[in-house]
Amino acid sequence: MNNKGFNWFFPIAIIALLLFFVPNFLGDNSAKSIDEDGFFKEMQAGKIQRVLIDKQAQKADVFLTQNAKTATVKKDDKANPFSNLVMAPKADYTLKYGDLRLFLEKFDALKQQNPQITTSKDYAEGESPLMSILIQALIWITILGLFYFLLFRKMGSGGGPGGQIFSIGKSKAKLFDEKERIQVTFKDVAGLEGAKEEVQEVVDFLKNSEKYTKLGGKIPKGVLLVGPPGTGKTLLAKAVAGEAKVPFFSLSGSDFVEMFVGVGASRVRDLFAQAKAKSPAIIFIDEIDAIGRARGKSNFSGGNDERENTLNQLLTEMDGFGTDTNVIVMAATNRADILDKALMRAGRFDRSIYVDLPELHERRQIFDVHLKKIKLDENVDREFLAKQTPGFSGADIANVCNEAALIAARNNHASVTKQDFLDAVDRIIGGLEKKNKAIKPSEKKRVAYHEAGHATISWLVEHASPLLKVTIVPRGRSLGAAWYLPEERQLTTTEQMLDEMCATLGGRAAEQVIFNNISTGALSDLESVTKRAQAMVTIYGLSPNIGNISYYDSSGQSEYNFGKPYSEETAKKIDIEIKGIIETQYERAVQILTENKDKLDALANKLLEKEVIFREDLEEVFGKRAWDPELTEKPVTNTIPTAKEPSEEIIIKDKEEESEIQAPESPTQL
Ligand SMILES: Nc1ncnc2c1ncn2[C@@H]1O[C@H](COP(=O)(O)OP(=O)(O)OP(=O)(O)O)[C@@H](O)[C@H]1O
Ligand SMILES: [Zn+2]
Repeated sequence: MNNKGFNWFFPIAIIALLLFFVPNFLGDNSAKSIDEDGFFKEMQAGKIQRVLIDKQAQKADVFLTQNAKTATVKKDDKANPFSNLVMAPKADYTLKYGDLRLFLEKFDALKQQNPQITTSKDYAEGESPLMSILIQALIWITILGLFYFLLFRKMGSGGGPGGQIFSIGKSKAKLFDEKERIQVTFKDVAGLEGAKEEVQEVVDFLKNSEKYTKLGGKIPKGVLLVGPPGTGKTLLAKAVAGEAKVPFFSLSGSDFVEMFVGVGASRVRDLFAQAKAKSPAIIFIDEIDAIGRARGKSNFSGGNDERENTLNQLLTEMDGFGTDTNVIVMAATNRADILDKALMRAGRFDRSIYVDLPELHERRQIFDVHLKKIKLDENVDREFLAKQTPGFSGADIANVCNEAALIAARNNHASVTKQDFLDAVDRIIGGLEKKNKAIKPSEKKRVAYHEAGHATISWLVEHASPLLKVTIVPRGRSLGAAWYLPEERQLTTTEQMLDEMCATLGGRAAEQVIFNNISTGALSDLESVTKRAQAMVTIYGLSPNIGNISYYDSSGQSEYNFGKPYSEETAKKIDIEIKGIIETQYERAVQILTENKDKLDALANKLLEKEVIFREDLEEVFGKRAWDPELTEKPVTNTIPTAKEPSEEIIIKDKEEESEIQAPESPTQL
């Protein structure tokens, strides 16, 4: 608290000094010059008050009497309101005299008649202009200092708005307390059962801390919520405060970061002081990675000292909590991997709760929460909506509901229909539908067969993920897309990898089978297949010819090695192996599609006709998929995945690239 005055006194003092000195020096230059004749004329007219002779510069500063001055008001005196108040009087004229002795003779003679005129000889040394400027500046600095002191005191006690400059070291946390108590409860948080269970404990601690401390237990100080954006981490933290009915201090990690040295640390101190004063309380720090990034790694510039200080202060504050301080810090991040390990040490954020993307039944519950406010058409089926939105976060679902209501309003519907929701989902997935996009019929046919190829293979091979929806409606940069339900699995077998590669190659294979040539539209298919084949061979050790070897380096050190971890000879073998795996699957896809050409045709035609087909349509063509695991619901897991898995779980597996964009320079844009 006490260092705020310190921070700001000097800048203000310097500004004050500048304010007073600069106009003075400017003012000296702006005096009009006058010659001897003119001067004596004025003197005879009785207009001269004072003359200061500067022998060195061979000039004299001439000051008019007050009367003469008001008669010829100088513009700049008006422009600068300070000039009369604070500055040493400014000369009205600068006199360039010729010979000093002659001038003085004449002057002394005239002075008899004008005894009011004073000259430099009549003044004491201390009253030279420069001294008076200094004295006045000093007085003003003192006044300003006093003013600032009073203001700062008032800020300190009142903390009112309007003084942001003075409260720079104060935390920017938004506080919800008695006046504006958080109303969110666990009921508003759909799904996330496991996470809710874990934070329930925090609620108990806050409500009933004695129960735990009596037995010698320590109350946890920090809870880290980890998960992708929009999954409800903030919501969950708020719900904890709402359930426990305690004040909630909310701020983002980036609020600590400021360009002034020492501000971040000072804000942390202030935040904790405030929270302790209101304890029991919750401090919620969103995006903690902004300050909690691992320290001192690949940081040669030293430019992050400020952030480190802030982090250190945070750690110090958390360590400083006694068992009696009933303040719990909750923090959210979607980058737990980059956090400083010191944050996770015992007594700090020693609890991590994983807040994952919602699964099918959770999405249904989230829809329930957000559909409450919406006037629904009766044909809207929550189950259906939940199935259409794999990979969506809670925030995305909230967005879908809102967007659907807007679309319905635009279409003048009396209530929000199923189609409005489907449009909203599509919009959120891939940007606006491009209804008027010019696609030649021949291109559309190709896209239809390509997508039907994916659908057919993924339906007919045993281990590919179940398919949800196929579309050939172009939107964003994609011409068509197939959605799969990502199977909830921790391990992937060789068969599954091969079947999925086969399905991914199904699009290209269908083009080959039907048109006997292949288009450029399958870049992302190829990319994905190639990556998987590489992973099979070099990471998972799944290819018989290379064997049980993995070149994956979980320590991340390999980034610093420029060479490959295997010999030239092995490299050749790996290349051959990868190519072999891909070619085999491609041949397999071609074969399956040739054998089931009638079904491929039927699907493609359905697509051309309806543009979007669902699982039901596929069942119509192929019959039920006997080995399909029913779209089962898996129990919620809330453990942080132990290791980074190199495999990506692809939810929207296939988005075709626009045929005219063959952009190998930017294949990641899909
Ligand atoms: N489980 C859920 N139940 C109900 N609504 C949810 C859920 N998850 C998210 N939402 C909705 O999404 C919005 C955004 O969620 P929230 O801000 O809590 O996400 P977050 O995980 O903190 O995101 P970020 O990491 O981007 O800060 C919430 O206000 C809420 O409307
Ligand atoms: Zn494809």
